[in-house]
Amino acid sequence: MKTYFRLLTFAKPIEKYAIPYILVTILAIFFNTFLFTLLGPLLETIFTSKSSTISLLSDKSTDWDPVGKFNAYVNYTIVTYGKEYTLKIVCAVIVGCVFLANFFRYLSQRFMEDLRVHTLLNLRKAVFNNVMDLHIGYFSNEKKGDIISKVASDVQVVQGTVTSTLQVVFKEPLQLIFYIGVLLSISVKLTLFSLLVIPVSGFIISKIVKRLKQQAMESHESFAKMIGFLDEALGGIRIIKAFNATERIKSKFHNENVFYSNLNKKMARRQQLASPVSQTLGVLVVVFIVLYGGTMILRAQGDLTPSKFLVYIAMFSQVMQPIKALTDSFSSIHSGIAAGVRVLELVDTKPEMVDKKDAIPLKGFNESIRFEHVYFNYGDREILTDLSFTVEKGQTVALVGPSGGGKSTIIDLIPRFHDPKSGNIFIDNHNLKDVTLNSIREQMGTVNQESILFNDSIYNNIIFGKPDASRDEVIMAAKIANAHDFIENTEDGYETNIGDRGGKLSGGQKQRICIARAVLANPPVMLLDEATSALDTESEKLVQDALNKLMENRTSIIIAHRLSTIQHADKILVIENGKVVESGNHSTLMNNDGLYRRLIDMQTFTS
Ligand SMILES: Nc1ncnc2c1ncn2[C@@H]1O[C@H](COP(=O)(O)OP(=O)(O)OP(=O)(O)O)[C@@H](O)[C@H]1O
Repeated sequence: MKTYFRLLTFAKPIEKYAIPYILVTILAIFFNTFLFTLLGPLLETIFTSKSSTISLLSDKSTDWDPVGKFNAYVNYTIVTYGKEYTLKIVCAVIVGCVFLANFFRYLSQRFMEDLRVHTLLNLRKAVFNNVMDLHIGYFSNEKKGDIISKVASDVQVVQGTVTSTLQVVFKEPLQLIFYIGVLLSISVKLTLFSLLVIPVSGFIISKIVKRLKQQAMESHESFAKMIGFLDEALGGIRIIKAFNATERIKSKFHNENVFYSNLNKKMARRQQLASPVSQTLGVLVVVFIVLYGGTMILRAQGDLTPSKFLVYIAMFSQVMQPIKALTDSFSSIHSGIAAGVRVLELVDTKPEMVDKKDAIPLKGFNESIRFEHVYFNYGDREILTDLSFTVEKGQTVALVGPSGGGKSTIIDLIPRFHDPKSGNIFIDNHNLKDVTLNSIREQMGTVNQESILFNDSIYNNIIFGKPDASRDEVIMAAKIANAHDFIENTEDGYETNIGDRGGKLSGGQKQRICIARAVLANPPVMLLDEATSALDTESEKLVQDALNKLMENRTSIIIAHRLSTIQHADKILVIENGKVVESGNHSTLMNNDGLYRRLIDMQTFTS
């Protein structure tokens, strides 16, 4: 229930939709109920033989009783103008009622639809915004498929059940109260007895749907797994095919698919059981009413006339509608609540990296970036140990060392993707934790080892670095990045779509687009994870040249895999097992005859 109300907070301002909804719903229900009570006068008009015997409900005509008033009016018209004329009047009123009941019902559905769409919009926005604000570390721990299915599918399930339950919760009890009011006015005894069906069927149904909640949770998790498989399979389709693993992947997906389908089958069976149970109970009660009421009429006991009795049965058959709607929605709400729990879990995940209350914005970069006794862990594993170094403004500092030593982790700490476990990082003598995240990241540009591009045009991928740049600036950046010529040769030039993750471009082309993006952003600090080793000689030369231009007149921290490219770096830090084991420029390190020299010798030997 808590989850349900929490989900409803996304409907704010709910009163904007709920108040008009309730008003028109009351009107729709009033006309709908009135319609059934008109059956009485209609039957009386047609079937009673003498005008004088007409005695319908006229005695109940008080100021607050429109039905009674109408019946009194019918009696009066029959006596004054005759039956045929009265029949026409009653039929005209029926048509009017049908029209009004449906008109208000239509309006109520419109208001409810607005509320539903509005809630869904807010919920989806809240989930997506929160996901975007989460820290990088969250994404390496959580499965991507799970996040996608929460945003895409679970939110939809919430709409399908939670908001439609809202409609049921507002409308059906109200309708039920109106019907029961009229039923009570016809026969208190019959009504009290027949209404016993509500708690009885409620009890049976609650037993049936008890297990649904857990099954619904399992079902959403299973769906998320399938989305995860799909995402991975699409991303890795080349490798899957190259390793002839298609059948293995198919069967992995199939197993999950079967599990999911079976679970849904079981859930649907349970859900569907609720409706026949309540309907059967309802029919049993109607049979009882026919037996009991019919006997009363046959024996001429009480004041139940045949026409009143028919109205009663017609009305009672309608009582089952709201009861059925209520039981249906209570049996399906579990799925919505389970989906809601998953969605809220994501909304409630707090980003670990947030600005301090009194964080100040960093105004430019003027002096240095300094690591002081920095330690960093992934879980329990220490990755960086007592790391201290300084990068002065304008310097090019290279990080080299064996794979897994912690170079990328060091680079990730600078834009504050992670915080150190202990120790501090300073930028211009401000602790990174004391300045705003946005202002830190404004000072930095990144070119990654794997070129991260979006499925969009080349132009839009470059301008991502500076959304307000002019076309000339974009072209200039592409020229500096040695990308302009190849872009001009593509089918649509700068408007060419580069496919998913830039799949339609070569590795070198992708890198040059990434470099152009960074050039355009023109930040004072550049963080580079060099990946030229994967390129052929010519492409590598173009990329290397573009990188050199990118680093010109800038402070750069570069992870170098090709050691030949960093011989002119101002400082080289050799990182092994999370520690700086050597530092200095190329010639000092060569003279040291340590790890750097060995790495250089190894690369020279290999090449
Ligand atoms: N998200 C993560 N969760 C747990 N461990 C991680 C995570 N990312 C990296 N590691 C571990 O941290 C260590 C350092 O990784 P890092 O990527 O910083 O090394 P690197 O020196 O950049 O390696 P390479 O040169 O191969 O890119 C590795 O042992 C790696 O297994």
